[in-house]
Amino acid sequence: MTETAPPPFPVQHAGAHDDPPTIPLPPVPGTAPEPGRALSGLETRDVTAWFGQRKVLERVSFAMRAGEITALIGPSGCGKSTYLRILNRMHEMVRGAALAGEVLLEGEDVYAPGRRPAEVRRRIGMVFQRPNPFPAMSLYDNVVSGLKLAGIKATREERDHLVESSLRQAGLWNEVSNRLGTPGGALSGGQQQRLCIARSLAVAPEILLMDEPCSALDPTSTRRIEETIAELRHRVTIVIVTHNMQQAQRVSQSCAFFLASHDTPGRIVESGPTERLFTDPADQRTADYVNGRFG
Ligand SMILES: Nc1ncnc2c1ncn2[C@@H]1O[C@H](COP(=O)(O)OP(=O)(O)OP(=O)(O)O)[C@@H](O)[C@H]1O
Repeated sequence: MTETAPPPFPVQHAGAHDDPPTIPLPPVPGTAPEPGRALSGLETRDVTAWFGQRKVLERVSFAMRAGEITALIGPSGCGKSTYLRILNRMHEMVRGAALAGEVLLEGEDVYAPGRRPAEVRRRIGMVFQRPNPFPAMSLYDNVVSGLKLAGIKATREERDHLVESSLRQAGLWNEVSNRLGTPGGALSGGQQQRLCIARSLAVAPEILLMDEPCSALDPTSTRRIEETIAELRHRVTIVIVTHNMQQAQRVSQSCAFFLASHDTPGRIVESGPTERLFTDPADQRTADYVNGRFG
């Protein structure tokens, strides 16, 4: 526990925001950006985070480059998930959570006064550790479910197109195209996770955050998700938290190593191209971690 008190401007918890029912529409209810379209980058400046009085991250400044897959690695409890959730304003959904610093999406602070969390979360989507499709809802409705939440109106034809393109991008179309009416809960774990990816892609996010997306999956499903992630790189900027060092090496171009101790909040010890971090780390702690000597 650190002694510095949180700022007098804690992030408001969920419910404090009175979001209007709709947000501005993206240009066309379509899919994630087509290859060749400019991709967005994300940057944090001096991000410090608290849960109550406890500071869990300190002055994290880091840029996640457009069109890259960035892996966040580090031992359990060092603040990777908290950092990820700060990026799309999910941290503030925890009562007592507080935050200082800036998160810049294409240079604009997502925490600027007047910016709506729902709009930020549409542009910065998230896939969680455990696949969480709506189990009783059809595959089709699962994919389009985010549209309603985001206030995006689409015709039936547009929705049909969206469902197919999102499922194709998530690498699931060939397996489910002839049974779109079956419930989400009827799929295997790996398929459910790809359904969740398709659901996230349907609202055309610029950034996709993934919090250990394979940790609940078997090796074959993990491979399949990794292939999907690699294919998505040209359409959406991806930030992935993983405990799996091989996975970080296989999928990411850039990497950040987080570390905390019982009396020190989480910080980035070292970041850079993934290959360099794994083969020629500058910091001994990075070398120890990536070689499995702790964590
Ligand atoms: N909702 C919460 N309330 C209070 N403390 C929390 C909460 N969520 C996380 N923490 C604390 O914040 C610190 C960072 O947690 P976080 O989950 O971000 O770490 P992590 O690196 O993602 O860990 P793991 O790899 O185990 O998922 C930990 O000490 C954790 O106990």
